[in-house]
Amino acid sequence: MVRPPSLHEQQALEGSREHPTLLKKKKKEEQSEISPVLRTFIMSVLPPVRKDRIISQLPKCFSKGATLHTEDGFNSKVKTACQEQRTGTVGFCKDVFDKNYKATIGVDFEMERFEVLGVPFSLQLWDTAGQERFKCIASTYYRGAQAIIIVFDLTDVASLDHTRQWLEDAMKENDPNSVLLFLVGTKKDLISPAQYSLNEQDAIKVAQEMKAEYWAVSALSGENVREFFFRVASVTFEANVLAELEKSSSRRIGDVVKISNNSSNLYATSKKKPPNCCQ
Ligand SMILES: Nc1nc2c(ncn2[C@@H]2O[C@H](COP(=O)(O)OP(=O)(O)OP(=O)(O)O)[C@@H](O)[C@H]2O)c(=O)[nH]1
Repeated sequence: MVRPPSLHEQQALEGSREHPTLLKKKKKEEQSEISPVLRTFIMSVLPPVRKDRIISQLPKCFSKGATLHTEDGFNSKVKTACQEQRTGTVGFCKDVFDKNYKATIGVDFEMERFEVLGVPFSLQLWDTAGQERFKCIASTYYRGAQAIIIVFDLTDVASLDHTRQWLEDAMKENDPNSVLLFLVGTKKDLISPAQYSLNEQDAIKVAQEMKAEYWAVSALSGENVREFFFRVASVTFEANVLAELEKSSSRRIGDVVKISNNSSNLYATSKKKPPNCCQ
């Protein structure tokens, strides 16, 4: 919950309009659309992000053959926007989640808080049931997703084939140009390196068709799990900030300004839809 600023805080803000340095600061704040009072307040009510959830460099992809981002670092526009606190609504959560969802409708929910380039960023993870009988329920949770993670079993070839169907279901609810896709093979601990190499070729092919980033992990040993979620947080964060920058540029100039992401995306580049929920 967020309270409105007090009279004293409002007066402090009003007074800042006179001074040129503060004017510049105010301009920055207008661009980010969140007042400093509100920003400070939100920062003070949220617990600090855990030290091991701080991301200052773009984590590496798993395979250069199927990645969403081929550059070594974050987009320079995003880095500058973070330094200048011009990330708009990215980094602020309205705390609208109703924890009761979890038990009643069979969809699991987790929230992981990160700090990316100094900006708080929360990933809301909705784990939908894979079974056919829950398909209807699951599909309602795909809507408006900013990233979709499709998980298959590395020891079961049929489950890789099935990912196409899951993707099709998820895409009925989303604009393909505004969703970041990840294809993840799990149970890496149960497969021999030789068999894994064979299966990986097929998985990378499917990931390329889907325009997804490919990862192989083990939930049992924890191999690549942390790296994967850090990558999801970072790539999603970057897309969100770029969308915010695009939104504010088009508003200021009065026209839509496309932010090119150069060659950082292996797949066809497209205009990202601005985020429609809290981050
Ligand atoms: N050895 C091993 N077992 C795993 C791994 N990942 C999942 N499992 C096991 O596989 C089974 C199914 O895992 P879940 O994570 O529940 O699979 P799911 O696809 O989410 O299942 P639904 O929730 O029914 O959709 C469980 O018994 C897990 O313990 C892994 O990386 N290694």
